[in-house]
Amino acid sequence: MGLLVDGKWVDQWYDTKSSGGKFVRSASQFRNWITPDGSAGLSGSNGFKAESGRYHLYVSYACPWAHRTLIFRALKGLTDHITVSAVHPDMLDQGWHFATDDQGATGDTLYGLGHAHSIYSKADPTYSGRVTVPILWDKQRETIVSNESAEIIRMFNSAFDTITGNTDDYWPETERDAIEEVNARIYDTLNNGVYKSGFATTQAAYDAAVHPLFDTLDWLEDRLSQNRYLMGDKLTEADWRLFTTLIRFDPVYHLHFKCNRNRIVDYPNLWAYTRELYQMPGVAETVNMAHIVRHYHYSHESINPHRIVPINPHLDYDAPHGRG
Ligand SMILES: N[C@@H](CCC(=O)N[C@@H](CS)C(=O)NCC(=O)O)C(=O)O
Repeated sequence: MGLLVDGKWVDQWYDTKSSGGKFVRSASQFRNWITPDGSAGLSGSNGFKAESGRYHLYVSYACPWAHRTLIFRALKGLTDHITVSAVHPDMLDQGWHFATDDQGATGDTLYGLGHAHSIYSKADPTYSGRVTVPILWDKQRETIVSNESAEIIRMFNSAFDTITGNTDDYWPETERDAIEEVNARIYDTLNNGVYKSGFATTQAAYDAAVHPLFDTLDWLEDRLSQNRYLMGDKLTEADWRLFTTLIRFDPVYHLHFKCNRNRIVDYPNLWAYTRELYQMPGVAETVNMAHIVRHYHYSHESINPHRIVPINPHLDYDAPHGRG
């Protein structure tokens, strides 16, 4: 694993020394928005009009951030309008790569490139920073629109509505402040909290991450005992952002990232809620459990130096959820 420096690949693991053993996630750098008419969005420049067939997603099925974008592509009827390439689950010294010798790994179906870092240097030959997925690519301008999943799902939520006729709204205007508040806690302590626990290189950094993580799961269990979804009766982006962490928790985070006070199956409401979301139309097809389990255990040499991929608990995501 590594990063690009002035367009050149440098093999280097996360630097936790300068932050007292803490894992600090860097900010995404491509921040343009697709809009219905191509005008500028909340950040970045204009010129990215919603058009069928123009955009492409590079994803990893293992990655919870990329997973959000696949879910929104499915929920919003965008599968015929936005194409996808999926990387190989193993992220090794050259970062994400496009080998096809694993079921579900498609290769780079646009350019036949070998590595995701080549997509970044194609967009910007002087790019410096991490090479992350998801990448939302514009085939027309041959550049990256966005590499920030939180913003990509908001574009997908509405920019293509006149093309698809799908007006389902997971980011309703009147709920935005309330959604933001819930997202902030879940992002910091849970979506990113599992990484902060798992990648911590001091006991203090681990302790500082893992306790707030379980406080949040306890809080969510209580909230979901009184509400069907996080914001009440209406399913919103907050639920989908939570879902991609919940579905990885028992098979990966519990053991690999040492988040082992409880499992999701130990929480009746969280576990039933995870199954309900999994069973919504189009969602199960976005979950590739083999890539999820393989990626983390095989790729993170500093945590799992022998790259042994453990047997998995059997979890029945199709069991009746009984909610509602
Ligand atoms: N802020 C980004 C984070 C994406 C991200 O960190 N993806 C991980 C995979 S789960 C990645 O590609 N990591 C490679 C690296 O950090 O070098 C987003 O949400 O889109």
